[in-house]
Amino acid sequence: MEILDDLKAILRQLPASDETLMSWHFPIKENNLLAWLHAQTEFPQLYFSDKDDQAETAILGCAWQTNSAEIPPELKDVTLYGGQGFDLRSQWPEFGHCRFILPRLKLTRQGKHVVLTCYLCTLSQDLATEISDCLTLLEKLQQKTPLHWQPPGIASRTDSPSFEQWQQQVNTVCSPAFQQHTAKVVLSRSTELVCHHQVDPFLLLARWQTLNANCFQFLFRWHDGPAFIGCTPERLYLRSGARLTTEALAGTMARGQSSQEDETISQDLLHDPKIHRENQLVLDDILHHLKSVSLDVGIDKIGVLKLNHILHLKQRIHAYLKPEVEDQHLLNALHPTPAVGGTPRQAALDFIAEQEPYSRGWYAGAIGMLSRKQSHFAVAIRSALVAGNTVQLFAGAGIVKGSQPAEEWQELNNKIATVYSLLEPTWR
Ligand SMILES: C=C(O[C@H]1C=CC=C(C(=O)O)[C@@H]1O)C(=O)O
Ligand SMILES: [Mg+2]
Repeated sequence: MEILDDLKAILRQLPASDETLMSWHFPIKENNLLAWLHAQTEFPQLYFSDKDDQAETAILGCAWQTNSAEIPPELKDVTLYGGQGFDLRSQWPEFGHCRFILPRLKLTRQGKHVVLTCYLCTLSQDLATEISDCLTLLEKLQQKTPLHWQPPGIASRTDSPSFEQWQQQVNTVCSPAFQQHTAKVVLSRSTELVCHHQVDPFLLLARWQTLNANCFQFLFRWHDGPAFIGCTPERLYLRSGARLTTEALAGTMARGQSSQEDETISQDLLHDPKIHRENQLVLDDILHHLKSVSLDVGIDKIGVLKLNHILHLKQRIHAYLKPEVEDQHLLNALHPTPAVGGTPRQAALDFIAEQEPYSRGWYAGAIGMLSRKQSHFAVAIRSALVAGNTVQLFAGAGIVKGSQPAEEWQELNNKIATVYSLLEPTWR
């Protein structure tokens, strides 16, 4: 690419400077950001695609990193990318609890326009080292190859918790004694699938995103190890200046065989008291937490979100934030919502930490991007950790008074159905 030669020439001739941050932007012709990232051999590798394919970002390498959702004053105009896990008690060591990076190289697509951006940042190391690291990365860039998915087939499946353990957990949460203090806990399951062949997380995500185009699609590969991928329907929040949009997304039914059947099921979803409660508890908790950070809050009419295999209840919430509120405050206030944690929050998180037999890590974490002007976070559900032949799928279900263990177990299966069907094509 001629542009890369231009960029290398700029870097080699760069005069000494006191600037903390330098960046160069080049419009480029690249029609497949995921395939471009897939070809690369350096790390970290991050990918985000907005709902409905409006915008995409592929990130390679890191110019600076931090373990909080705060932008230092020296970097005031940048966008940082990353996220934080579900909570402090349940971590994946390779991911850390919270990690945001300023990319070294970033490809962004808005509609048909793709821009390559390169950053140098002297907050952690001097300019000469930054230039040398950047040139090394540019030398190692690879040409992309087409993405071809072959279903690897599933050799074995291990659910954690087992159905028997799940039954016990659900029954405990639904018991009158527990309900007296904790109205909702979102219990979850890890399903470990060992496949017949190696699973390429990029190829899997590329297929998965075609089936759930109205979701946020993401990939995190911090180093040459497991990749965390997903197609999540849930927005944590979108902030544009002081305007915030968030949502209560909770309550699920499997889709029907026809649009007519979907319509009937949507009506059932809207009128089922247990499902309504599942959603209402999320709404109430978000409204409660927004109070301390907002000047004004409003809600839209409740509706139904249609995904590939399932339907959800969804209620959008708008807020106008107090002037001093920053993203770290918002994350602390909102995350984890009772769509993935429970309510009251601390009691639900304590129960999850005690009872769940695996580490949630970044499953149900807050992932996305932040800048002074705008920030956008999704909740990392409908997600998978991919390493070698193994795919670990995550799914949770909101347990409230009246939840039935077998129905909720089936709901977990419905939530992993889309990605499962890609791994095992004969699965029904
Ligand atoms: C926790 C998950 O889903 C949440 C989001 C939407 C609907 C949910 C439900 O109906 O239980 C869950 O609260 C998950 O998919 O892992
Ligand atoms: Mg549910």
